[in-house]
Amino acid sequence: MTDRLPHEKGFHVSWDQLHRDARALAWRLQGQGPDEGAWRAVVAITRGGMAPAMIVARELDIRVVDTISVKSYNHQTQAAPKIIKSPDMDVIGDGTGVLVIDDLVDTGKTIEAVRRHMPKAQIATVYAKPMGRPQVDTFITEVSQDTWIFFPWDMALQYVKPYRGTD
Ligand SMILES: O=P(O)(O)OC[C@H]1O[C@H](OP(=O)(O)OP(=O)(O)O)[C@H](O)[C@@H]1O
Ligand code: HPA
Ligand SMILES: [Mg+2]
Repeated sequence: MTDRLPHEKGFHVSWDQLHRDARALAWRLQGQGPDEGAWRAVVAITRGGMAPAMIVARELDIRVVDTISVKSYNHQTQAAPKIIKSPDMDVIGDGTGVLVIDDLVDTGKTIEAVRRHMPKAQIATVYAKPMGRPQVDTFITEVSQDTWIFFPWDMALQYVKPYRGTD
């Protein structure tokens, strides 16, 4: 196990921002598939890849959507990645024409495991850190390695006290 704390910086992503960035990812992937530009399926890396994968599948009109589940983190601590649920390999095959989507690549360990499973798939993430960047084929925004990305599903709006209080 690797202790990944502390992260110097935080990058907070709102639902709006995630929607924009996932759409930008879809835009970048559009027309790049092997069948006259089309992709035949989307595989989301659960759980973080599910919202971006849904947005990409919607934008690119892909109706075949499956999941792969890789468990490697417990909060901010990383263990060896393990595939605990595989997509339907009769549909996915070696991954040709398949888009694999995740929210981010950090060390690249998760994607390394996924690529072994589907060597011909196109792997795309919305965000990327430098260490994992060589593992992905396409991404939208890079953040530094010492930044922890906070996703909207992990956050809640909170009251903030004004600078100049009355109490
Ligand atoms: O590049 P890596 O260092 O392997 O890290 C990236 C992975 O870590 C997070 O998932 P996590 O395993 O926390 O599971 P979750 O998506 O279910 O939250 C994130 O969603 C990526 O899938
Ligand atoms: O920066 C991160 N944010 C959320 N989950 C993660 N899993 C690995 N790195 C991160
Ligand atoms: Mg994940």
